[in-house]
Amino acid sequence: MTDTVDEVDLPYDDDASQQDKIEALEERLEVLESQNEEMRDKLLDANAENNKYQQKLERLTHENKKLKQSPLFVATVQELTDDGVIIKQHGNNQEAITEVTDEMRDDLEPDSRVAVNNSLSIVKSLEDETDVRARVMEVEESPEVTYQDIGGIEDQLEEVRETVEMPLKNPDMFEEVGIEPPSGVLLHGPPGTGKTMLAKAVANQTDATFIKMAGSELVHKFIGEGAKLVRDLFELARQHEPSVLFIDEIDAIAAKRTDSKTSGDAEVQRTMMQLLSEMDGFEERGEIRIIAATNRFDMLDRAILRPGRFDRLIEVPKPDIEGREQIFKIHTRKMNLDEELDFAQLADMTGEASGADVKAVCTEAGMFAIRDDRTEVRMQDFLDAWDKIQAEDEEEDISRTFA
Ligand SMILES: Nc1ncnc2c1ncn2[C@@H]1O[C@H](COP(=O)(O)OP(=O)(O)OP(=O)(O)O)[C@@H](O)[C@H]1O
Repeated sequence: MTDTVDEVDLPYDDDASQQDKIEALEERLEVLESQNEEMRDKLLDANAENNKYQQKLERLTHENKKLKQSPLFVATVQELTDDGVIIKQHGNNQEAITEVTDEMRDDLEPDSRVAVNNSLSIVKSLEDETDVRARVMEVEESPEVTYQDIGGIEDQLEEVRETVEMPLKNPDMFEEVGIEPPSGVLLHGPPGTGKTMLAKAVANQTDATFIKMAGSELVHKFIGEGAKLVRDLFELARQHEPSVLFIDEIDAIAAKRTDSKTSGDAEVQRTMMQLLSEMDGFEERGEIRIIAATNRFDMLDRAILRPGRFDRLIEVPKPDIEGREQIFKIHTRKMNLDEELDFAQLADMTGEASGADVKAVCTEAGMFAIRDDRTEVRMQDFLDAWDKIQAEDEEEDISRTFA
């Protein structure tokens, strides 16, 4: 192989006859030709092989791309063991053990979120939980709702101010008197009665950041991550001090324990335990106030109502006739109204309406005026609006009954 032309040693002795020299050279030529042939064959084979590998490489690159493009599932790393990484898939809570490259392993730690493919191999490690937070936690630096926007629930408003606003504005007073302010306030009552508004208004009044998280989203959309999200939620509240942490639909996390032992229940339990431990370990509460809300007070696990947790219960009922009148006045403040409008009659006729219903009537009345090409809203528009909303509610009730 390494022979170069200069190094070729001649296949005859110097003193050989001319004829012998020719024969020897011809013999050598023949050998070289056959060797050359052989090498050319090998080269062709190698080229063919190379082609084959090239195609394989292309196929694998394509496959790799496809794997990364096809929908991936989200999972959370549970543990890094010598046998592989234990992951738990979101949505179905399925646990699996999967192998990863050393580089990927360096990137992972328990609680990391990862994307996995159909065969549960980890394809990539996902960004921090900030995106998850953004999806479930609503953060408002200073909500616009004020106490003047809330009607018909003066006593409740007063109580919220006393238990949430005072400790935020005047923590020293509690210290001087020598009592602990209530740690959590639980607002309970029918939907649309102003519970969220109360929490927002108090955050506004105290210049606190309003952080909202819905219990149902926590346990249904992010199965497997509930406990972690609760931790994140409190962390977020600490970062934004002073803050009002509003947990809506707390019944989704803190429902009474049932006998069934489904994994969903276990997950909800874990989320609730995390919430309780965050509340219990909350020493310096001055700057963070916790308000929770529920429409299903009867369903709550009593553990959540123990002293030091949500120990101040405030019922927020549907407004009475005077309350409705006030709420009508609030929601029509910016409307161009006919002078004849009779608020007392509106309040009287909207018997079972919640604050949210009253607001809907006002908006709908405005729509009736617009349809009629008017800018002034009349009593008849409100009457039509109330009829329409009642009819819609009935339809909803019927479809719920038959659902
Ligand atoms: N007491 C009220 N005064 C004025 N407006 C109200 C009142 N209650 C409800 N509303 C109107 O209804 C909307 C919904 O109310 P809010 O979200 O505060 O109710 P909620 O009790 O938190 O309801 P849910 O239990 O369904 O979360 C408010 O944005 C507001 O426009």
